[in-house]
Amino acid sequence: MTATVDLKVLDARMAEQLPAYATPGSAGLDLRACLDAAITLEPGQTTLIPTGLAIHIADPSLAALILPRSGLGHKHGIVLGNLVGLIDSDYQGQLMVSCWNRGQTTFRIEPMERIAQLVLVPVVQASFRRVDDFDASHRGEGGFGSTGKA
Ligand SMILES: O=c1ccn([C@H]2C[C@H](O)[C@@H](COP(=O)(O)OP(=O)(O)OP(=O)(O)O)O2)c(=O)[nH]1
Ligand SMILES: [Mg+2]
Repeated sequence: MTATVDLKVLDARMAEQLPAYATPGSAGLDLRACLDAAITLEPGQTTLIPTGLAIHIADPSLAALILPRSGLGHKHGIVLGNLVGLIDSDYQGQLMVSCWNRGQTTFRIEPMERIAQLVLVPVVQASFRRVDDFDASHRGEGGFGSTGKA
């Protein structure tokens, strides 16, 4: 599935390196740190990093998720302070990335470094029909390991 999304360049430096799919099969678009100077993130520290970009998805049947990059997360402990960022289809502000150093060593983020990735996803908006009882299902109310461990 493809979509055309309006994009505003809020910082002219970002125009050189707009988000793009790295390979034909990529799901994510890397987001870069729009910084004037490098910043250091101490172990346990979280900081909000601007991307210099805004998108307006507009279509309520779409949203975007900001996800960690696996290399940064696995090797350096650089993940997201909100674990996953959700970008609403009507959000028009700057895309911001909450960077959390969950590791044990100081990490330096350079200007323009790729810090996270953006994934467009389909969304279903529910309307709720209030009932007193559900139609019986196979699982019923079982959860949280009710089917066993192995
Ligand atoms: O990592 C993120 C998460 C969110 N946002 C922006 C887009 C999103 O549409 C908006 C609101 O996000 P969310 O609903 O998750 O935050 P909230 O704490 O509920 O704020 P609000 O009261 O503005 O909805 O903030 C980002 O730029 N980066
Ligand atoms: Mg909200």
